[in-house]
Amino acid sequence: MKPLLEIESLRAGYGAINVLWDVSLTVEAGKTTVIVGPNGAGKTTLLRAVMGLIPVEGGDIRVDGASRRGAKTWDTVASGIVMIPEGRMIFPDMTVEDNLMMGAFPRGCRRDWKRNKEMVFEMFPRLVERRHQIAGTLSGGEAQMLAIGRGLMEQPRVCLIDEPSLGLAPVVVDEIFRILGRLRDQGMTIVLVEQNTSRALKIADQVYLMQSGKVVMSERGDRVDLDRLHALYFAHETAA
Ligand SMILES: Nc1ncnc2c1ncn2[C@@H]1O[C@H](COP(=O)(O)OP(=O)(O)OP(=O)(O)O)[C@@H](O)[C@H]1O
Repeated sequence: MKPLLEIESLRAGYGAINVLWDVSLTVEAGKTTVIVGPNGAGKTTLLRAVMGLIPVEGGDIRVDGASRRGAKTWDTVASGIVMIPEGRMIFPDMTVEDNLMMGAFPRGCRRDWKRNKEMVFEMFPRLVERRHQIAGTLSGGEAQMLAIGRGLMEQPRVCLIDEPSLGLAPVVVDEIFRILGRLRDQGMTIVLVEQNTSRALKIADQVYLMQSGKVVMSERGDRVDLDRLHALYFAHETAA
């Protein structure tokens, strides 16, 4: 069976600035793939390229074995790939419920929106109490829950989640990772970019370490040698 998502020899960046050099990785259906690496390694850029938010200059992105290189973001979302971006990017002037409704549009999930909303509310009871609250007034943790919930409204096949624990208090980080673990147990395919390496490794089926726009380590989650990971992680800073 073909992997759900394959990235092969990907090259991408921002205009004249190339960031990703020959990046290859594989995302298996129902698994959690964790991408770690120091600041500026190109993790977010990789997710953006997969979503069609920046052009691909070389290599390929395949879903179920079929190339999606050059696909527009809207079509990528419609194919079942969603990104829950760093910084949440919720609509601050809309209510919690309206933010969720926006999530149901791109994949044409409007018909199922009530059912999906109840599923999100069941997962995040805190959002129920705040359903009519303006999203811009939510706490950081609640905003992250809303961002994840909005992504789930698409009934995605793959969730790309960028730095969900960024700037959150430890108790809220616990809650976010509990939810990610639950999604994983339910069979969701997750690609998680996370600075909190120790937490992310606990839910990882496969781990990729990126460094300066390249994959420098790939290992099964239960076989990661932490000393080697840390040595490679900090190699760049040490050399600098
Ligand atoms: N819009 C942009 N225009 C030009 N360069 C950019 C842009 N966005 C990011 N970059 C550069 O691309 C490189 C990779 O950035 P990226 O955000 O992908 O790294 P990252 O691994 O996600 O880092 P972090 O963990 O800090 O979020 C960095 O050198 C960054 O300055």
